[in-house]
Amino acid sequence: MEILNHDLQTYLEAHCDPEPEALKKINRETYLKQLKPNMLSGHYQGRLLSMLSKLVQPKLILEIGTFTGYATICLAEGLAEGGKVHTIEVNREQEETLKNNFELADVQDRIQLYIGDARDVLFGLSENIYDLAFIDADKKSNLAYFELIIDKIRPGGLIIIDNVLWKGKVYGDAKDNDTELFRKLNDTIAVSTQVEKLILPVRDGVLVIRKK
Ligand SMILES: C[S@@+](CC[C@H](N)C(=O)[O-])C[C@H]1O[C@@H](n2cnc3c(N)ncnc32)[C@H](O)[C@@H]1O
Repeated sequence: MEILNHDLQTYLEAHCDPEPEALKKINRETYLKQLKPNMLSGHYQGRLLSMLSKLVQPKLILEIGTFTGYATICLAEGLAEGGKVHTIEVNREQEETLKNNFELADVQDRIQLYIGDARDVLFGLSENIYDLAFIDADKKSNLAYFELIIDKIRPGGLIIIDNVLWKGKVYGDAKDNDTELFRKLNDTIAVSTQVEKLILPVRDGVLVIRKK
């Protein structure tokens, strides 16, 4: 999935760090075995997530929407010593794949997988304070997830939300429900005084939010 033109995307991938071997394998296997493989963050966006995580050096990361664990592993690269990623996936069928992928990348001790609907799981995690969160699950709930977790992010911590340019539809004249939901999300966050924000035109649009 590319929001940028293909030649630019290829150039960017050739001029960032290479995809680590385990992630390259997970990327390939995801495209071979999963129904919607382009849900995976992929090489360039994965390096962005890794870079942001390394800059924050989080002790605790929250991810909503694990899929095959690609972004989870990228985010785990920046964890502080002894840090953990809490990641939530509703689809129980991914559990075995995720176990294998986390072992392949040797991050199994740094990742706590929760299987269940994010709203239910988040309720049980409400005591935690996170340094970084990545929202990448059911797109209609993005704003609800943001509102649920903003008080659980430490000042200076990041929330990253994927797909916010929605294939470029948010700035066109599309009127469908999903596009309107993304417009509402982006408009709400744009005027929030609680956070600093920047949409990066990476892939389908990555919104980086820093809590003041
Ligand atoms: C876009 S994929 C995640 C991709 C992954 N973050 C990555 O970048 O490689 C979205 C995932 O969210 C999961 N999901 C959808 N609705 C959910 C919910 N309510 N709670 C938890 N997970 C959900 C889907 O099953 C799917 O695996």
